[in-house]
Amino acid sequence: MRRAHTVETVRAAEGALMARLPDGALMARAAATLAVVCARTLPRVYGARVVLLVGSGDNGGDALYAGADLARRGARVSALLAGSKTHEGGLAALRAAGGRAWRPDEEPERADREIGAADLVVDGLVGIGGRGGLRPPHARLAVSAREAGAPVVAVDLPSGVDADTGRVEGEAVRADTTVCFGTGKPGLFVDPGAGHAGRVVLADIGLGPDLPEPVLEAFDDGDVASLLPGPGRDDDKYRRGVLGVAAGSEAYPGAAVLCTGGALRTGTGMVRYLGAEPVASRVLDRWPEAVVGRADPGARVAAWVIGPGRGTDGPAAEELRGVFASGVPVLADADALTLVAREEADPSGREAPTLLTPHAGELARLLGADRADVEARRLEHVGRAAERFGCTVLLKGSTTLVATPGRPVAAATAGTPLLATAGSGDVLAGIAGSLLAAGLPAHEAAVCAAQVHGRAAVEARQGAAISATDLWDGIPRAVAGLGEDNDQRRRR
Ligand SMILES: NC(=O)C1=CN([C@@H]2O[C@H](COP(=O)(O)OP(=O)(O)OC[C@H]3O[C@@H](n4cnc5c(N)ncnc54)[C@H](OP(=O)(O)O)[C@@H]3O)[C@@H](O)[C@H]2O)[C@@H](O)CC1
Ligand SMILES: [K+]
Repeated sequence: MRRAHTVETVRAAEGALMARLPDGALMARAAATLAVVCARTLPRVYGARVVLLVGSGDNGGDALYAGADLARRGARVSALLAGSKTHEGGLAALRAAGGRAWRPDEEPERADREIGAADLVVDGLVGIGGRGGLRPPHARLAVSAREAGAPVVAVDLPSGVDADTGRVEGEAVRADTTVCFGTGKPGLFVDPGAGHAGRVVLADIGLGPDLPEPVLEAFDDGDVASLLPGPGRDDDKYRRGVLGVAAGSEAYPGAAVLCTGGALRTGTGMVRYLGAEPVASRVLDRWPEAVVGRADPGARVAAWVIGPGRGTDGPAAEELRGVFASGVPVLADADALTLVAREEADPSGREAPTLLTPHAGELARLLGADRADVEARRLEHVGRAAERFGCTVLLKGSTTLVATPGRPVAAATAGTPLLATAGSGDVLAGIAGSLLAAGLPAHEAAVCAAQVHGRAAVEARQGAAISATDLWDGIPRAVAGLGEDNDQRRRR
């Protein structure tokens, strides 16, 4: 699992380590790894046209030293010096290696042309010292890099992305690869920043022993594979967990069918669907293995999913209060979240695991915040909701975040725009509910479900557009494929 730390903690760890090392040693380590990644990005280093975008600080210094390395190997390296000053040692090293350097603010069109003709663009405009939206000429360079066809390697983080929050104000570099030093930065795993980072490569520069607990952990397939409960030899349906599903209504019967399917395909022992007769019949028609009955918050189940398509009227509120009063894990989604936001039911006193699964709009309502603020500062808001309700909160989005009081926030890395389709959240609720019923703690159930959900969307139709019912077929394939590494996956 990849860990991420705030700028403040990175600076403290860097200070402690630098005190024990000769001057320039850390930057030399950083630049050496950066040069290796850049070289691998090029079909051939000799003769390749490499453009370095260089800002005022050490981020630009890293780019210059890596550029010098590539120039010594025969690349034609040009540094565009955009900052108010330039890292002197890095610039001298580049020039000594035969690289050129000039100021793009004096000849912006020439800069656009050079970037357009590059085989590789290295973004060293700003790193963890960046503040606010990119200023000119940095902003213009970020746009030309995006419009150029060449791959972009970002140094430490894509310039214009806020390291701590993932916030992007105005223009930002869009990288194919980000080489980040010492530890991940939260903004690489939280949207909108995550969408700018491309593949994240961690360069170990020896910061580890000086770093405290991370603020964020990014889970990938392998991490999730090791957490998922597989069926054991001695399992029976009760041991694998009976999930109570209180979803769907006469107005929205589909939610019941989608959620039940999500749970069954994840491998839940049994789904007990509890709801009105016409809806229960629809569930049985599609899933004859489900057991159905009338709504009953006292039903004997190992965990509950409640809310999708259920309605927000008086009986729905009463049912939610009854389910919250049970001593078993509960996942509350959709209409159940509306009822919580209206203070008609409150999960905060529960002792059993509780998982809320809002999208940004629902989270805004739960916190009385503005939706745009939630979208811009997802990490902060998901953490705030977890504290406010004293439980685990999964914030849906192209990168899904999971917060639990007292733990680092988890990011699931398998998000995909394919999931932006009606009913996809109902299937997610079924997947996560199934994992809760199998005994996973809420935090792990949530992050595993998000990762499986993302993979299922891609597996379902080999990356083509899906509708929510396609996810059912994708889930078992996603679970089976989680243990494979990326190379195996690509070969398939
Ligand atoms: N930590 C580690 O362990 C290691 C760190 N290392 C590296 O150091 C990097 C951090 O270096 P850093 O502190 O010099 O800051 P950095 O981001 O290069 O530049 C900040 C300068 O940019 C400017 N500027 C700011 N905002 C701006 C904006 N919106 N738009 C335009 N310009 C803006 C502003 O300067 P100004 O132009 O205003 O004078 C400011 O002073 C780090 O990311 C990593 O790459 C590795 O070498 C070794 C190990
Ligand atoms: K950068």
